[in-house]
Amino acid sequence: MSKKMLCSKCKTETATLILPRDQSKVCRECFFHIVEDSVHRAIVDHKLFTSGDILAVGASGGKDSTTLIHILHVLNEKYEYGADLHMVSIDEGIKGYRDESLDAVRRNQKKYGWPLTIVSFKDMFGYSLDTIVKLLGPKRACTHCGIFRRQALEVGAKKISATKIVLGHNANDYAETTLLNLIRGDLSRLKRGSTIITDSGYGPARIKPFKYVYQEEIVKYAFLKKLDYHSVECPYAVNAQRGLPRVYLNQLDRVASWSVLGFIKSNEQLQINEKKKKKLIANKCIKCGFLTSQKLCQGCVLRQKLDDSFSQLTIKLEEVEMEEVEEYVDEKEKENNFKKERIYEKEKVKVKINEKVKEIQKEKEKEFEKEKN
Ligand SMILES: Nc1ncnc2c1ncn2[C@@H]1O[C@H](COP(=O)(O)OP(=O)(O)OP(=O)(O)O)[C@@H](O)[C@H]1O
Repeated sequence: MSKKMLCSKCKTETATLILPRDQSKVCRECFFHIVEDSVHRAIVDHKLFTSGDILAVGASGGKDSTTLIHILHVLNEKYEYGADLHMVSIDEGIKGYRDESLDAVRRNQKKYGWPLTIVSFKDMFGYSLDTIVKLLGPKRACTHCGIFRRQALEVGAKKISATKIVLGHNANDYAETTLLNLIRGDLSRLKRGSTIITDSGYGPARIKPFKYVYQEEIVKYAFLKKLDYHSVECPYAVNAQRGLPRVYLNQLDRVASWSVLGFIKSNEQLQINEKKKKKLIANKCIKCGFLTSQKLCQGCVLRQKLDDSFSQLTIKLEEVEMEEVEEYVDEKEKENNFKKERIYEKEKVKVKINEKVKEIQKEKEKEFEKEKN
C-alpha cells in the first residue's frame, strides 16, 4: 500500500494491511480484531461449545492449528468461555517432518500451559506412515493418513474425556472440499463437508471455528503475532487430490476475493434431493468399535491390507524386529543413493527385506543357541 490511508474500520489509524476477504484496507489492530471476532462469532452463533466443555484441539504444529490455539487462548480469557483447553497431537511417523512440527507443538504447550496428549500411528496401528509408504508406495499415503488420523484423534480425545474435538480447517479448506465434491459428483459428501459441527452421535463432535477465516488471514495473523509454527509442507502432500481445486481457487481468489466465502455460502444453502443422498447406517466396527456403515471400519480394512502386504514381505514376521527391517531399508536407500521411486518398487524391496530377515533370524538362532549353552 503506497499512499497513506486511514483504516476503513476505525477511521483513525493508518491502514497498513489489505483484508483478504473483502480487500478493505485496515490497520494492524483492526485486522487482529476482525480475525478474532470471526472466530468468536462462529463459536457463539453456532454454539460450538459451552462452559465446562473439555476441548481437544488438534495440534499439528502447522500454522492453522497454532493460530487456532493462540486465538482460543486469547478468546477464552477475554470472553470467559470457561472451556477446558487441551492439545492432542498425532504422530503419523514422518521422519524429518512430523518430529520437527511436534517440537513446535511442545514449545507452544509450554507457552500456553495446556496439557498435551500425543498418539502415534505406530503405537495405535502398528505402522508409521513412512513404513506404509515403503510397503504400498506414496500414492496411498493421504488416504491412510486421513483415515488413521481421524481415529487417532478420537482415541486421543477419549484419553482426556474430551467433549469436543477442535480442528483448524479454514474457509479455503471448506471451499476446496466443496469444489472437490462437486467435481466428483458426491452429493452426500458435498453436504456433509459444509457443516461447522460434525456430530455422529458417537464420540465427541468435531468443531471448526476457522470456517469463515481465510487462509491468507491466518498466515498474516501468525506472521504479525510472531507465532511459533512449523511451516514445511508434508512430503507426501504432493499426492493429495486437492491440488487441482486448490490451484483453481487461488487463481479465482486473485480476481474475485469473495469466491471462497461464496462457495461456502452456496453450499450452506444447497438442498440435496433426499433420494440422491446415500443412506448411512451407523454400526460399530466388529473389530475395534469405531463408527462405520459397514461391518469393519475403514481403519480396520486398511490395517488388514497392510498386515497382508507386510506378511507377504517377511518370513516369520514375529521373529524379527520391525525396526531392524526399517533401518535396513533406510540404510540401503542411503548407501545406493536409490531414487525415491525406486525404493517403492515392491519386488526389489521384497527381496532385500527377505535377505535381511533371514540374516536376522540366523543371528537370533545363534544367540539363542549360545544362551542355551
Ligand atoms: N498430526 C496432527 N495432529 C493433530 N491434529 C492434526 C494433525 N494434522 C492435522 N490436524 C488437525 O486437522 C486440521 C486440518 O489439518 P490439515 O492437514 O488438513 O490442514 P493444515 O492446513 O496442514 O493444518 P495445520 O496448518 O494446522 O497443520 C489441523 O488444523 C489440525 O487441527
